[in-house]
Amino acid sequence: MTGVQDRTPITHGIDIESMQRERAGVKLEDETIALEVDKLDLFYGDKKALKSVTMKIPQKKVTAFIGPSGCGKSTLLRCFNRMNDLIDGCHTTGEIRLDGKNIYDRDVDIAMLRRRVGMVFQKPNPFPKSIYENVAYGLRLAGINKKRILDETVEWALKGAALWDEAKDRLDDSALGLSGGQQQRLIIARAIAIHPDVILLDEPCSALDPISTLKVEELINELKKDYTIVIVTHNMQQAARVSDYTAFMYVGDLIEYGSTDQLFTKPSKKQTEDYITGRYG
Ligand SMILES: Nc1ncnc2c1ncn2[C@@H]1O[C@H](COP(=O)(O)OP(=O)(O)OP(=O)(O)O)[C@@H](O)[C@H]1O
Repeated sequence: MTGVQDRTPITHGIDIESMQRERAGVKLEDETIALEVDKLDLFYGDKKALKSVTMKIPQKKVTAFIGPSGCGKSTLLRCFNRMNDLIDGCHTTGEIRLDGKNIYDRDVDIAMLRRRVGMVFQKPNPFPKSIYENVAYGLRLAGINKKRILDETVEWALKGAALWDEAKDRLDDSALGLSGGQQQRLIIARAIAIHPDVILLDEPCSALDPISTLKVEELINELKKDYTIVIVTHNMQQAARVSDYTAFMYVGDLIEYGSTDQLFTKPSKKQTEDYITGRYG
């Protein structure tokens, strides 16, 4: 049993001091809100995987979802661009509002929603096309075929994804020839090329080596200047390094949600404390 007195220091190798200096005093109440989740339940058939989740995702900040395997992190992430709609027998109740509009309303254009809310998966999934065509893909889909616009956007997106220097001399080469870390940055370039508002990252570094992971983390830090980022990660150090806000989930419940500094240093729930100190999970 752990009490407040015998609490193990929660460090996990995280440089808490510099983390706190950088993000001192962030407060959800002061943020502009990008996405508002309101009493969201999600069922896979009869099984309830999300239980009345209510939370606000701040604009142009990084929000991380952590929690043990199967707690519903990816399920919740996938709700933000209705990827779960593709799963048979899956249904939701409650609302998710993007700029005040419930994305589950009948009149929502899902293709448009997915342009505004882009997604990057665990395993990089480039198309078997050139680097250039991978980035230009979403633009072409949107009917943009002017070479000058495509060239400019591809360059801009690759720069934004910190891949331009490595890719500029091989734009016509197959994207499949890039390393895993480069491929993941290419996928991020593909996502930002269509100017989304929100980028969802589902374990974006789990297939990457430590150096590529660091590059993607640095990139996330840059991207939050322009985009709202939501990231699912198993790695608590990563959540502590890259996120401003952290949500801890457990078996479909949102247990605790607040500033990353507060959650990792002074969790208010014992369940959160047990998880971040490695007592279960
Ligand atoms: N397509 C599906 N059909 C049925 N059940 C599913 C489906 N996807 C997920 N689940 C169930 O929903 C629950 C939440 O799963 P989810 O993948 O969201 O958890 P997670 O926290 O992201 O887990 P992990 O960290 O292992 O990826 C689990 O019990 C899982 O088995």
